[in-house]
Amino acid sequence: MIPDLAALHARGAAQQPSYPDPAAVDRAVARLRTAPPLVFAGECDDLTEKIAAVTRGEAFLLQGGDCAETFAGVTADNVRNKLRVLLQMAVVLTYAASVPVVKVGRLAGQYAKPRSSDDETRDGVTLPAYRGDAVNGFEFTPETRTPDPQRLVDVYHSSAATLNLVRAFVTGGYADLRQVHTWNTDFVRSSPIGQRYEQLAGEIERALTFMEAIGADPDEFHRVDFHSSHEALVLEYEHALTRIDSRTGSPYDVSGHFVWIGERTRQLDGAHVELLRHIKNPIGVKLGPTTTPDDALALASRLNPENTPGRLTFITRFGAGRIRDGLPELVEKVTAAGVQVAWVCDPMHGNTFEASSGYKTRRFDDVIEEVQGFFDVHHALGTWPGGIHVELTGDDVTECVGGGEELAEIDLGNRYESVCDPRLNRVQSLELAFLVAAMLRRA
Ligand SMILES: O=C[C@H](O)[C@H](O)COP(=O)(O)O
Ligand SMILES: C=C(OP(=O)(O)O)C(=O)O
Ligand SMILES: [Mn+2]
Repeated sequence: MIPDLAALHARGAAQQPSYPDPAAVDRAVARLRTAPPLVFAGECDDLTEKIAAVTRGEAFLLQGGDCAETFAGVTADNVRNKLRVLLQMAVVLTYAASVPVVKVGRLAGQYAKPRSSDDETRDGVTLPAYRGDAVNGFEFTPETRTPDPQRLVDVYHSSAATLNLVRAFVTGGYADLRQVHTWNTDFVRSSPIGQRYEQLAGEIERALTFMEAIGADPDEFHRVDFHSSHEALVLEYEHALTRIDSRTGSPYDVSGHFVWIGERTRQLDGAHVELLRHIKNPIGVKLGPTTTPDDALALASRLNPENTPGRLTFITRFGAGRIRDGLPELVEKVTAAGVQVAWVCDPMHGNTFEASSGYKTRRFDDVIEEVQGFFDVHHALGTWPGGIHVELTGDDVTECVGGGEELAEIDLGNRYESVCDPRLNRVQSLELAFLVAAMLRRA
């Protein structure tokens, strides 16, 4: 039922590490095959149901987190900060637009990166490109850049630690809606957008007090649903964590609730489509500007032959300059064919450029313009703009330019911490949430 690993590799899988020691790969895979699941099949089914509501136009998906998580980043502060900004964004979207928000983190598994180039040259020295902590280390030395399969086992443990903390936060009181004010801390609170949030939090508090006064159960506000997601990239890892669910006899990839196929690995006959078509999790596919309507239709019929709502999400990432021209035909033809899909906008990956200082960056205005284009196209076609997929962090980093703080290219070096793509910082993320909430109200 599940294709074997060798058969997947025989398809010429794209973007895979070249491991120097096959025996070490076998040992890591064997270890992973015996490891307990990180998520349960029933939780994946719950998320499918929630994304089905997105597909029907009854909910909005907020998916966000680092471009690349790192092992060193698995600290209580870092995980809490990411969760906090996502909770703040979700509250803004839910309250300001009166739409249920499905919350999915790009976390607890987002450790493997596809790259444009196999190697990197610095000062005349060429080494393998950094492919995420799942594969090799960021440090520019031959030892660190050599792919090491033991890192896949480290991904498992880092994901388990992250997910454990996230589960504790979202069920243990931290995410209680009555805490809306306390999420607005430190540098954000004093920013104009933090002040705006403060006002909204005040309104929410009054509404909650009112509901309690009329007899609503305060436990209803105590916990939130939160799900994990990552790009299913390294076949050894995703295959080893694909298990048969004892309740249903169906295979699930238990490395995360939601997994997606990247723009560089979505070949119809490729290994990633082949593996993911066999699992029952809700899944996504990134669609870049070269995607034809026929490509999208073929992917939908291969990945979701029963056309189950919630199973498939198309995450478009066209770029601000191309979305208004490119997206309409895709949405029109997919819709006309009766395909059940949630449409989600990734306004990051089509908008990356290199600043003169050499830093990879993105303009906040391009991010907003792509989301606005996405909303406008869906509005014109009468389809539902189902969500956003963003690279962000809960910290005060300087990786994307623009936004209310008017970060300039000259500021990028102040606090550039991403090991791959530039992320929105916490203030920029909150600004995005308010702007998207306004777009949603109009939608
Ligand atoms: O996160 C996405 C990709 O891994 C990333 O954009 C690739 O970046 P590169 O073009 O620097 O390889
Ligand atoms: C690699 C990524 O995106 P894409 O596949 O869309 O380039 C990503 O989401 O980090
Ligand atoms: Mn990225």
